[in-house]
Amino acid sequence: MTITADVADVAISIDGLHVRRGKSPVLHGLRLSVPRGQVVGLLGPSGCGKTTLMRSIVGVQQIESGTVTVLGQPGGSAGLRHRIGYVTQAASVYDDLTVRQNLDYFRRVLGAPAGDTQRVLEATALTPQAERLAGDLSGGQRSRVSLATALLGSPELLVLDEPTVGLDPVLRVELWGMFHRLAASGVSLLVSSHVMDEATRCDRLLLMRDGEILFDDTPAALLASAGKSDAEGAFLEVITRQGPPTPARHVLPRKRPGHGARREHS
Ligand SMILES: Nc1ncnc2c1ncn2[C@@H]1O[C@H](COP(=O)(O)OP(=O)(O)OP(=O)(O)O)[C@@H](O)[C@H]1O
Repeated sequence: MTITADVADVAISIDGLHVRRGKSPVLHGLRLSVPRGQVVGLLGPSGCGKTTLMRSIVGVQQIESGTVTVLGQPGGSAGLRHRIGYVTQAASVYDDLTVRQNLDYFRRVLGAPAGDTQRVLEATALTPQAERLAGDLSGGQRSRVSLATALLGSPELLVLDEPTVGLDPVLRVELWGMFHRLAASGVSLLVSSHVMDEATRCDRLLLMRDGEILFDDTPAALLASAGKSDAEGAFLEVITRQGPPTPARHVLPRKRPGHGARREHS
């Protein structure tokens, strides 16, 4: 495969990524690749480093060392700002504005076309709530407003941190359907979850534990390699085979001054 083809096919490429949060090493020389136009699940137990990895990808996390390449550019580049949609775990909406006003506000900030507000309202099934104050919505509805803001401007890459937490099963299924429609239109999605049954909804899986990627392949390959019929059992099997974390991964990497310094919003 040529380098040009690599850049065209790969949404995120990470090599040797070391990150500390506070005084603790969190990511330990992580390496991964996320293909374009697919829904890639990032799954792992609470505290394993999923959010830290996502923050490194969108460029709001100071990294110790390693390279992060996103849509062919160094992670955190100014040129990536309008090409990535990032949804954090905490819904980022103004409670004293209606859903439509929230979306219109963020649409103007982004310079996205006027029709975008209605487009994302429909994509997230929020049209019935469009004139309601965001502060009066349920947790799941507020999360969807946050997701809708991330869809404004039609970003090429969506990084979604646990977007289905707090949603009822019907809504979760609808959202996964939307993720796949977006992927079919060429958008790349990285979606984190610690709900293992969501693993089988992804085109590809990254299983993470203790700051390392344990598995990177399709859900079918995970079940086959672990010899299990369910994703949770397969994940536990992968962890068992891996054994306990090695002491070496807790040794701080040597800092390389000036390499990949980014803003830290801890
Ligand atoms: N601001 C911070 N300062 C210091 N340590 C932090 C900070 N934020 C997170 N950590 C630590 O970094 C590690 C990874 O946290 P992270 O939020 O990336 O995990 P996660 O897999 O996303 O967890 P969850 O599924 O619960 O959201 C944890 O041990 C956490 O305690």
